[in-house]
Amino acid sequence: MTLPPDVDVSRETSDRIDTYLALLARWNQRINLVGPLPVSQWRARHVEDSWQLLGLLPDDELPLVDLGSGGGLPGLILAAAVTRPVHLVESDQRKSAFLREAAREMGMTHVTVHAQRIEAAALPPAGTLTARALASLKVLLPHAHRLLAPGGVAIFPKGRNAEVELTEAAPGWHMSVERFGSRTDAEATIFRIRDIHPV
Ligand SMILES: C[S@@+](CC[C@H](N)C(=O)[O-])C[C@H]1O[C@@H](n2cnc3c(N)ncnc32)[C@H](O)[C@@H]1O
Repeated sequence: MTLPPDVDVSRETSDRIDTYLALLARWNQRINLVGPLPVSQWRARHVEDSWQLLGLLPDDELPLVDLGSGGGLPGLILAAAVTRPVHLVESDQRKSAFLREAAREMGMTHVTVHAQRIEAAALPPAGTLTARALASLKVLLPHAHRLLAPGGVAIFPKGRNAEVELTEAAPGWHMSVERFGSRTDAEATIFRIRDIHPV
């Protein structure tokens, strides 16, 4: 399926993204937050990659939980455009410190950072669960089953092995899967999954 068109960006959101990128450039000199891409490509490859998920979010105000947020992708970027509570889970203490400072500098009081392992974090039932470059679907599905509120959706961007991952993870689970092409990576697939239950 084709992703819904990008939503319009408010001035406030655009300012928040600029603040994020400036902070990222500072912090990334000390800790590796977003990998080896040149700074000039961050907006196109990292921000846009996260931003395109906005159109897949349910139209509600239930919490969005982002697992393994790292440098804030996609959690902080999505938080810049929504008012629902956003919970970022990141076990690396230095990355969590960055996420806290970035949320503060971006003026986002609706963001909570959990500097913990996913398994240990006290999280509210999620209307939306996201995870990018964290783990295989086999690992993510049990988290999604445990963390999603009834009717909630899991949004997992995946690389070129997306279908293989899905085939390996599917036995033992009932779920409803939608697939979307990525606008930033021709080989990637974005899964939106709901109704995840053990069979
Ligand atoms: C490869 S990075 C991806 C970061 C970000 N989502 C992105 O797309 O750039 C995975 C992140 O998940 C964190 N992580 C891995 N296992 C975790 C766990 N069990 N609980 C919380 N964070 C975890 C790591 O510290 C790391 O920052």
